[in-house]
Amino acid sequence: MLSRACGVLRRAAAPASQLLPRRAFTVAIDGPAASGKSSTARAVAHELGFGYIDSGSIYRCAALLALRAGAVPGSGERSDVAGLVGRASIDIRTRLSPDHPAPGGTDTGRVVVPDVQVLLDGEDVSQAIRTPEINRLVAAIASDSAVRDTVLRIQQALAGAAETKSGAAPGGGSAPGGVVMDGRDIGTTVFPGAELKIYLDASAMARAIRRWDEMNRQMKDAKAKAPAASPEAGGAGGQDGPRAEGAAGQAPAEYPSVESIARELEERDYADINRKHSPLRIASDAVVIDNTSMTFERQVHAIVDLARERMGLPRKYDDDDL
Ligand SMILES: Nc1ncnc2c1ncn2[C@@H]1O[C@H](COP(=O)(O)OP(=O)(O)O)[C@@H](O)[C@H]1O
Ligand SMILES: Nc1ccn([C@H]2C[C@H](O)[C@@H](COP(=O)(O)OP(=O)(O)O)O2)c(=O)n1
Repeated sequence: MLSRACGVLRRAAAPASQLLPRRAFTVAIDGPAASGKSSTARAVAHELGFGYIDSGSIYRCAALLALRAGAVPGSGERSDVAGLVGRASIDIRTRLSPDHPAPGGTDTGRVVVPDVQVLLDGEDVSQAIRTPEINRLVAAIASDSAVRDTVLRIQQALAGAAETKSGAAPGGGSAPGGVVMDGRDIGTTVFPGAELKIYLDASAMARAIRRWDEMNRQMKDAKAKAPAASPEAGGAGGQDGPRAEGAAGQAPAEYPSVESIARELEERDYADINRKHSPLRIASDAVVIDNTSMTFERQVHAIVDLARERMGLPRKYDDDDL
């Protein structure tokens, strides 16, 4: 059941240029770290039957490549991270579990958040790009203009492929497809003509608590899955521990406090907002959703309905007073 929410939603009219017919529909979701972009974008894409691209994971792959090459900023190593990313093959795949309904939405309003797998040169790096080390490094890597230019090309290529796939009609032919992409500059730089732009926000403390909860849950899951302690099992457990500190095979370092997570998020936000090249900004035509006190379901339903309206389809979740 949906609870009444008291989040803030500001509407902006779609500019005339965005109402021109286009084959595919683009939803851009931007916002600060842990504001709910990726989980919301995955659920919205699933409901609309669109492709999904997590652009942050491309920057995270860039950070992982830099780390592995010893080319981190300040290391003295002359780094060509843009070259490393440009030569790499990056793929982002959405995975449904057997109990998930097929993409395209259901009548129940059930929100489905598919898993996402990130492949870097064929290697599944979904966990490796979410360690505290990468969290600390990624904003600096993302501030490099050459890296951003290279990632822009990757984003556009992945979006083109996802749109085509989502628009493939059963039995051949094509239907208007679409893509949902989340990040920091999707509505301002990557797809300035996106048909729907959302800026998701929440208070720093709400975001830190959510990320802490998430880490706690993942740590518990990893522990539950890990076989009884043995020297061999220790390695697998350590690697499985999502966002666990330390090299593979070592026990995760001390669990971070909410305060330390809040500090890390604020430092990253500061770097993302203040960098020279395509900083985190609210696009002038974005719909701003502050979800500090909003349920996850409501924010997904609100965005799905905004997208449906702009596609000329009837709203689906009129039970909300948005
Ligand atoms: N409105 C909400 N209320 C509570 N938790 C939320 C809400 N929106 C997202 N979350 C949770 O917050 C956490 C961070 O979301 P995520 O999608 O990873 O953020 P981002 O991609 O912006 O870093 C996830 O555990 C997600 O389920
Ligand atoms: N479009 C984007 C996406 C991410 N970035 C950068 C800035 C972020 O600090 C990092 C990681 O992004 P990501 O969305 O994975 O981060 P969070 O999940 O919000 O913690 O990448 C960017 O500069 N532009």
